[in-house]
Amino acid sequence: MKILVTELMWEDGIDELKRKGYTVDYDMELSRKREELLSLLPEYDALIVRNETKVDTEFLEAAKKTQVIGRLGVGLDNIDLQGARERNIPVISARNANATSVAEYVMAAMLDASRPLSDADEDVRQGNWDRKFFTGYELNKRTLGLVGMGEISHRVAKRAKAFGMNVVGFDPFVAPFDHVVQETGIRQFEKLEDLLKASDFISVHVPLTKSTKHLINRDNFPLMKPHAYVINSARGGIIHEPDLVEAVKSKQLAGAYLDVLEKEPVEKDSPLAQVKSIRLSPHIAGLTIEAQSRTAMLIAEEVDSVLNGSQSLCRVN
Ligand SMILES: NC(=O)c1ccc[n+]([C@@H]2O[C@H](COP(=O)([O-])OP(=O)(O)OC[C@H]3O[C@@H](n4cnc5c(N)ncnc54)[C@H](O)[C@@H]3O)[C@@H](O)[C@H]2O)c1
Ligand SMILES: O=C(O)[C@H](O)CS(=O)(=O)O
Repeated sequence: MKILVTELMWEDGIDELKRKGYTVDYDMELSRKREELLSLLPEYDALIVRNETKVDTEFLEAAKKTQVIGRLGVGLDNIDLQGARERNIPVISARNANATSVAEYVMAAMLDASRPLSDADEDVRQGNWDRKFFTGYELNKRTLGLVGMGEISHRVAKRAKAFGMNVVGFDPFVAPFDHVVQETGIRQFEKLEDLLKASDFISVHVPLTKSTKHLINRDNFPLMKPHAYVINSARGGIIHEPDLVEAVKSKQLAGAYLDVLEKEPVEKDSPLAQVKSIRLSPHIAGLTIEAQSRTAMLIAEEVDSVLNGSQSLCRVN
């Protein structure tokens, strides 16, 4: 049977599929060559994608032989789940495989804000020795607000607590007896506004859906503390970017760490890139060698289970 991989997949997952006897065609740039991709789809029994491949009606129509779609990650906003279900194509996600890595990225962002070592290094190399300017602050006793209280927030909360932070959360779909609340002692707010007012750092961990699109916008930046930072490692489009730029410029908050953008890669003359305290990274929060290996192996095993007729544990539709 034939499997097509359209984006970055760690080698061990590909090797595992080959070891099981599949023919694997791998082109990590294929998601950017739409016409070629569409023409190839009818040949394949399984398709493995990441976040850039648009799995829409046109894609699903072309995938005539496809029995399963593997998603090398968690966010599903690029996939028409219902369309796949209607065509009886299970979609498999790598749930939790990169959650620890994203949690560590959030800690890195907060530490970068409180102890800006790279900036200090740059300054020292320019011949300066400004100890007062680079005086940091402690994360201990600061408040971290988590928007969304799912698997990533769970891991962020545990790490932030170990730093002595107060952790608060907002998630209308999580009950007080949920394991995330029970295991971490997150104080849960009923209103997003209350979380924004209370937090020194606000970290976003919700999926991109109709209800979360532009959830953070010009109406709620004024509620934030002037020294607060917003961290978005979830999806571009959850924070309204032009509003964020205005809010940072007018000092309604101190800055932001954005790992994900509404349009990726960042546009050359994007206003986001003009503001120094908006720190950008190229969608790497979940990209560590451990997470990529786990993700690839999980998807390889799950895609194989569907193709060989056994039960899949990670089906999302
Ligand atoms: N940057 C990266 O590399 C990277 C890596 C992994 C995941 N992600 C993104 O992070 C997102 C979250 O991942 P997760 O594993 O924590 O997902 P999850 O499903 O475990 O948690 C998401 C939480 O958001 C909550 N939620 C949904 N709508 C909400 C709303 N309107 N207000 C408040 N809460 C709401 C849900 O109830 C759920 O508890 C993913 O959907 C993905 O887009 C990014
Ligand atoms: O949704 C995810 O898991 C992340 O955003 C990483 S990736 O899979 O989209 O690259």
